[in-house]
Amino acid sequence: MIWSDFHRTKWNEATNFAWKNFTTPTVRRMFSFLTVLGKAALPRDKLKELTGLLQEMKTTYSVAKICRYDARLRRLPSGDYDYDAEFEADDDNQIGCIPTLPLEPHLTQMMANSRDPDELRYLWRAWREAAGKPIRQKYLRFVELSNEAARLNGFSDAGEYWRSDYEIDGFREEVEELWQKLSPLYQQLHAYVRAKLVEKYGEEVVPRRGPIPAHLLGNMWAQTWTNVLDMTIPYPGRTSVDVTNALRIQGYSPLAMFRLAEEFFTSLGLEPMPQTFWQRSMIQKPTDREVVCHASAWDFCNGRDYRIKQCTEVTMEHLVTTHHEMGHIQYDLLYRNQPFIFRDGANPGFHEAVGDVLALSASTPRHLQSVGLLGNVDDSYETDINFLFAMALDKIAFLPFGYLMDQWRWEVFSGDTTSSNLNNRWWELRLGVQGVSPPVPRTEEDFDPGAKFHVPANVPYVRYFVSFVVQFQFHAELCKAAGHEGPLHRCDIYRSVKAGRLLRNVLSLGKSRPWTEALSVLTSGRTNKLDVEPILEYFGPLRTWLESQNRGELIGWRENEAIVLQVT
Ligand SMILES: CC(=O)N[C@@H](CC(=O)O)C(=O)NC[C@H](CC1(C(=O)N[C@@H](Cc2ccc(O)cc2)C(=O)O)CCCC1)C(=O)O
Ligand SMILES: [Zn+2]
Repeated sequence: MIWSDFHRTKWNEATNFAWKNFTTPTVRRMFSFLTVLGKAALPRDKLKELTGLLQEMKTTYSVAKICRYDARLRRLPSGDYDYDAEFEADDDNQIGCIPTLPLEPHLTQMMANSRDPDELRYLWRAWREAAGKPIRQKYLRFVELSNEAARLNGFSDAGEYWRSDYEIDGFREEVEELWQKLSPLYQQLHAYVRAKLVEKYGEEVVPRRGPIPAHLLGNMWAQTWTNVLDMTIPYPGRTSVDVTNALRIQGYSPLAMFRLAEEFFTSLGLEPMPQTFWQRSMIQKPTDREVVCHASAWDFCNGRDYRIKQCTEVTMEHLVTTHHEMGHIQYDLLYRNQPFIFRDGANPGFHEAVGDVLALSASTPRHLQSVGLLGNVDDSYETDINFLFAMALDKIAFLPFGYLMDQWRWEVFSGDTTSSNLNNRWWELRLGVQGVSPPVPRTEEDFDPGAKFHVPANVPYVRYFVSFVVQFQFHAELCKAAGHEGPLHRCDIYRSVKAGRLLRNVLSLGKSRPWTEALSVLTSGRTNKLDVEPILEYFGPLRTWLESQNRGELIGWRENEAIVLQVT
């Protein structure tokens, strides 16, 4: 009896009840979840095809490798590189190669550290050739089956099924409205970073009034820009919060990073990681076998077994990620006594926010100094701006990407985007929303969204956009509970048992109540909606600074300066 038969039997039983008329809200809520069967509603052969496609796409992504960059790449008469030479691995041009470089940690580090636009452009393109392009057809079939499953569950398409996790009508419009309020701040950051990249690479590489070429932002998808801090930091030479060197000099191991993160949680009176966590987690990339290195946190649903799988490197970015993953485990632990069906985040964005909320405190110069990772910290204006700028390269830069990933997928699921404009629509959004452009022309032979983990892995993404907004609402309320006074961006809730108690009260609810009620608990009834005020308050001083620095710059971008999108 395979799993879906068991599910189907239970589903039939559950749907037989006139549960909508039940008077007990909690029982009605349980049945509303139990009666959504998901993909198991498909006929057996289609379910098999769907899970097979998913596994094939995930495998393609996780084993994809590219060749080392070869500066001998032939140049075309135009002076451009003959990239096709790289992909004709025949021996007479000696450029052919054996693909040996995987995404983690090799390409991630090369995209972060290389300052050679030609090498970056090669890495950017080669990764999409190896990871995205090969799954284009599979993804289209996967979408068809996903929509069929969604319709069997009473939804119009898979996008509506995904959005139902947020339990409010008009969630799509709510997200759009939040982005409209945040976009001006993003455009200020975009204009400043672009000007700095023009200084570094020149106007023939970076158009002064156009979109930023996506390969120059220190990240394979240009989703966070922390790796270009060295070229863009407002006050060089003043305190910088990138403590990667200190971590290494002090001999931090991945385990020590995990212990440091755990200690922040327990300082708030929250749960320590269970014994099995330390015995069974994989916190370093193994040397003896291939693993999926994309970090993840696992709840084995028995109240005892919780694990993180992460290929931890000793860097500041990974210290933040460690807090992020441990935030998932903390949430899993806090709702472990809920009925099984309620052991989930109040909404997926809440689950993504927990670890990041603590990292907002743990990343402050004051906190880093208190744990010995930062030397003398002055309270100068310049240090404040440097800190806020570094945080903005992570949090503000990410917002348009967090927003457009599922805008694109919702449109694919609803049929607004089809195979005729699949890649083109992606670049319309990347250009229009994020102001980034492809470093080489793209066509409908390519499938660039497929080169981002969450698309082949079919993991929804708007949760991260929601998290980046709501984590500042959490931060503001916890800082209030901790008795913090002064600017929000200087708050560190470390060791505040009051803040910990408030967080525990909100997270222990799991999914037993709608997330709007959880927000009411968080804010003592002040609001039950997503609100951009806290994030705008946090970055207020930086916004003023950026607006003064950007005087004379074009804010925004002229799309005709992007590489002309080629449609085959
Ligand atoms: C069994 C299971 O799947 N469990 C879930 C958790 C759960 O549902 O309980 C899980 O482990 N998901 C993995 C995923 C990993 C990461 C990720 O994918 N991040 C996004 C977006 C982002 C970017 C910047 C940032 O600061 C925070 C997030 C990206 O990298 O694009 C990679 C490192 C960070 C988080 C995660 O932890 O969310
Ligand atoms: Zn997460």
